[in-house]
Amino acid sequence: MEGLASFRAVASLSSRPRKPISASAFDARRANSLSLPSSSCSIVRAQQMESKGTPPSAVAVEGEQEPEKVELEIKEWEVGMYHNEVAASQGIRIRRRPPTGPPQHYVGPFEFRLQNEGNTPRNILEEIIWHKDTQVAQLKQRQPLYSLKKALDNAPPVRDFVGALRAAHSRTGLPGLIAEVKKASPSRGVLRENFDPVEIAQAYEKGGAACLSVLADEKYFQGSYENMVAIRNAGVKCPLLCKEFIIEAWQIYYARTKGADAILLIAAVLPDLDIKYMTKICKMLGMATLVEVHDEREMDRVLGIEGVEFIGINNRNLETFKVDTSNTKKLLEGERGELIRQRDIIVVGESGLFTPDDIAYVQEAGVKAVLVGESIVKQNDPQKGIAELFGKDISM
Ligand SMILES: O=C(O)c1ccccc1NCC(=O)[C@H](O)[C@H](O)COP(=O)(O)O
Repeated sequence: MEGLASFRAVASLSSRPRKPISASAFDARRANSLSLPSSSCSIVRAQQMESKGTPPSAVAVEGEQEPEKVELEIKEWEVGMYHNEVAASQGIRIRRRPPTGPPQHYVGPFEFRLQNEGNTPRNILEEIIWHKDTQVAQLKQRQPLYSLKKALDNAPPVRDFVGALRAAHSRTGLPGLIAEVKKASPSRGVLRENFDPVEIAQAYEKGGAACLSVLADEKYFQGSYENMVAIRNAGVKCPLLCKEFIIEAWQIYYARTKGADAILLIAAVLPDLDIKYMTKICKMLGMATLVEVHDEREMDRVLGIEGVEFIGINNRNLETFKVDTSNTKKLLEGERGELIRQRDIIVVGESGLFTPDDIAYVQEAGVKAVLVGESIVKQNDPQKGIAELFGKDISM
């Protein structure tokens, strides 16, 4: 309990009296953000404290701010720090956004802000996650979880995402295609100027795509939830993956209300317990969860998480953008591949697939599905683009 004790000590530095924050309030808050029973949050917290036990050395104390606000900021900062500690212990390098920038370090009579000690994202993925954090906090204020849950009743029915991929694979003998409706990306800029998401989705469906992936992020990918709604409303039958950077369970409910059949969880961003409980929430909602990994460590973590049945191997390193299709092969070799086959886990080869040889290469490595964006979205006729990618018409 060293962390909490230190928090109380630090809180007492404030010029005005403030109420101590109880452990149960702390747990309830975390539970609310994840929609978990507060007992699971106690596990998180216990894990977090156990993993390091080092409290923040000092915290900002802004004399002029409302004590409640300062208290909340300190608490949020602490939650973020614990999250980062657990994440780091699992090899996750992507940190959560500090709510008010880095802590000011108290050094006797002086306070100073240490530059580059946590207040600047270290890579594009971290930047996206920090932006998402702010965006989700705002969206949640507008539409809290209880009202989202009510909206679920009006959501269109869930379709079987993994079933559609399996069916396509047995029908064609080739990996089932998840075709990505993607206007732009941080690594490649704008991929298609003349971008009509519904037209593209319809062309993909005609071309034999089993499922679609629809970018929801606006800032970095020029996507939107409206695109997903429009595609469903236009009568496209392919199940939809909401391609979003999920950091909170709230986003899963939101995606479902917009017609998503599946969501993506990125192992480079989310600790194991988050993946486990978010997977449970998806199951409860009837949705599929594609858990994305990039290296052996992430694959081993994910294979150890109960309930994971659908794994994506991204050939693009999301921190450096380097694309290497041999990543798929590497992660499916030996015991890992054996375990995946035994458990009948569907693996998706993601990113950097441009030719029939690329498709054959990842299929040989063991994938039963592929996720493709750039190479088909850039074609004037994306339907034809699919036939060129596979070296044959896969719509029959
Ligand atoms: O594509 C990016 O630049 C990117 C940057 C940061 C995070 C995620 C990013 N892409 C998401 C994807 O993994 C791809 O959209 C998807 O696998 C399709 O890849 P591609 O066929 O190479 O367009």
